[in-house]
Amino acid sequence: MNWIDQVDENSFKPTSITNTLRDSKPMQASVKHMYLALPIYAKLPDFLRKTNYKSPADVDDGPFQYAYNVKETAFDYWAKDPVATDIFNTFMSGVRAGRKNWVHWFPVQDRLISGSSGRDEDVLMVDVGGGRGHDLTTFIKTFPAAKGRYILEDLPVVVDDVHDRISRIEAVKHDFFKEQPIHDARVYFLHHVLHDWPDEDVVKILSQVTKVMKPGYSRVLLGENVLADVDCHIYPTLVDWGMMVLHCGMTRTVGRWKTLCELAGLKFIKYWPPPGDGDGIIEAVLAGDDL
Ligand SMILES: C[S@@+](CC[C@H](N)C(=O)[O-])C[C@H]1O[C@@H](n2cnc3c(N)ncnc32)[C@H](O)[C@@H]1O
Repeated sequence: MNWIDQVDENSFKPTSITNTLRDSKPMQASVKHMYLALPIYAKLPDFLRKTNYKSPADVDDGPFQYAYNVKETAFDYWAKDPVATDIFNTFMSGVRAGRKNWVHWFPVQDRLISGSSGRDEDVLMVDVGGGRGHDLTTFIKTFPAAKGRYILEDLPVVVDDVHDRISRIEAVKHDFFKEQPIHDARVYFLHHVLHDWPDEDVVKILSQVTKVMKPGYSRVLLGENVLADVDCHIYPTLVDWGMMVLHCGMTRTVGRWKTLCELAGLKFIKYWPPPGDGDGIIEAVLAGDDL
């Protein structure tokens, strides 16, 4: 397994694997997060037998609730426990490590900044369910001259857990099933968010955004691990299992994203694949926009 090196008969030393586990907070959080998921996988065969092998879609009564014997979503369950909240948020800051951040390969200047109002008082980007704001932070550092406001939205427990937010980011406590408070932003961004939910909830969440978008101006960007129609890479399929057991969610194909966008009142523009594996970007505008 290469977890320890034997130096001599009685002494051992850590390897690069154990050193990484010791020194990297996101790596430690990943292991702890996987540990939270293990009991669910253990009981999954039982759950699927009882539910006649249907794809789970009831977020209050899925594999997570069955394994933990609760009636709340994983997010609500973790929200009651500061340690679990910290583990999850740290894990989310680490999942993008080793991959190029989307702002470095998506044509941000061309698709987002160029057509924006260029006014300081207008909102350039809302990061819906943005966690600790790592995407907004990277965006701002990469495009410091872009004008406009940046809004980070998440559940109260997550917003309260953000300790090192840079000053240009305004944090708003918001439940994305409720009315979206920020109107007419240039970009509404949802990264690793919708794969946590079954189709019906995806449409509800997106519809709250659609209602406040400015015609001919606002865009929606979805950062998602997209499943290829054939010969799928192993990574999004593993994420697919993880999302199913934890949240009754899933990873989806481009075709399925197109359908969900349309159901929420959006026009699918394009899927931008990432370089290598990892999450790509789905770009959409309001249905009826001439783009
Ligand atoms: C998988 S994380 C993604 C976080 C961040 N966008 C990222 O890419 O790291 C999903 C986020 O959705 C948030 N969330 C879950 N339910 C929510 C709700 N009802 N309203 C707002 N945010 C919610 C969680 O707190 C979490 O931060």
